Amino acid sequence: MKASSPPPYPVRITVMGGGNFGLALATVAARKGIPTTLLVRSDDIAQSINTNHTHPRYMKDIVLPARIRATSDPEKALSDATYIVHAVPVQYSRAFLDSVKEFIAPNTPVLSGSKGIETSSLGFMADILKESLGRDRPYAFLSGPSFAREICEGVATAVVVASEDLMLARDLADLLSDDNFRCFTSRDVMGVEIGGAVKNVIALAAGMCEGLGLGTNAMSGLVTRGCGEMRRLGLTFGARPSTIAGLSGVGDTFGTCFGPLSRNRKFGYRLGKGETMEEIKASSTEVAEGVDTAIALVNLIKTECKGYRLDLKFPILFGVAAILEGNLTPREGLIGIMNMPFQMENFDER
Ligand SMILES: NC(=O)C1=CN([C@@H]2O[C@H](COP(=O)(O)OP(=O)(O)OC[C@H]3O[C@@H](n4cnc5c(N)ncnc54)[C@H](O)[C@@H]3O)[C@@H](O)[C@H]2O)C=CC1
Ligand SMILES: O=C(CO)COP(=O)(O)O
Repeated sequence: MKASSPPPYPVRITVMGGGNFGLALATVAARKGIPTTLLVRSDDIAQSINTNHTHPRYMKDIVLPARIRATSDPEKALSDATYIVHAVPVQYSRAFLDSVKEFIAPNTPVLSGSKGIETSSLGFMADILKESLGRDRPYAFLSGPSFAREICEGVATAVVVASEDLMLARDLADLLSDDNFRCFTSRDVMGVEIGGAVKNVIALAAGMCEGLGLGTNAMSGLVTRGCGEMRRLGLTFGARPSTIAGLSGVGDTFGTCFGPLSRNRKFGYRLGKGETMEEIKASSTEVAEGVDTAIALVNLIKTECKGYRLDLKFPILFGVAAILEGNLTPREGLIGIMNMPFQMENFDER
């Protein structure tokens, strides 16, 4: 199938989650000529999308493809979907899935675009989905540098679709790719999920670095060392180093740390400038997944990684969590990292 042609067989896609990324993934599907339903949380939002083709709250200036039909009725949205796309923030996912699972047929494949770790269970999206919707269902995970706004504007974007079922990953890549949206495939679900979770925490640190007024040397050092922590964690969990070096790992870290659109980077920038967590949260309407994921990551590392002084193996991840918990200021975090005991640069040992 040519990248831009619609599938030669009948397919219906339902996207769960009418935030920025749900809108973007629905746009990708609709542009391929696929009948696309967006499950949103209220009738007002559905009505706005169906009549004006705009979301009243997210990316208000973007005109969505008319082929997207929105509804707040989960039964209508989910019962006849060929594929379901999940784009609900990680911390809300379990409760959301519990509320809609009765309408999802047993074998319908689910593609997740959410990135992060659940604070209560320390599980990734693969764990949450399997525990909520069943272990035997086919699952896939889309990740990589893919800001929702740029996708909606039709700017060239490359992502990876990972699944234990490589045929499913290939089918989804074929289905969603077009001239401006290119999907690569992978079997390394764990590697892709680790990259998506860790890069948001590195982006918080990158934002702080900028907010503190540091320069290019500091930013480059931070992002490189952050990618090293991602690689070290990936190796512990059996991820492939090439996945960490790929689109969902280093690629998305670059995009999120250096891109002006990142909510995580902006959140970190405001912390670096001296605003409090409460002030930032009170004035944010969008999710910065890295905030909860940073705390979950440190707890996961303490549970799963062996050895003494894990904070010296993962100083950026531990430092960001300590700042978010109010135990350090961003400047104290910086001083702590600059005064760490001398060590080898090599990240290959665990
Ligand atoms: N925005 C982006 O450019 C990208 C986002 N992602 C990921 O996609 C996932 C979704 O993020 P966004 O769409 O950006 O979020 P968003 O901040 O744009 O929207 C928040 C979403 O959460 C829903 N929500 C809020 N409170 C809720 C609750 N209590 N229960 C259930 N749902 C609730 C809202 O209805 C909305 O759909 C995240 O994991 C994010 O990391 C991935 C790639 C790009
Ligand atoms: O994951 C993203 C881009 O790939 C979006 O990052 P932010 O959530 O920081 O905006």
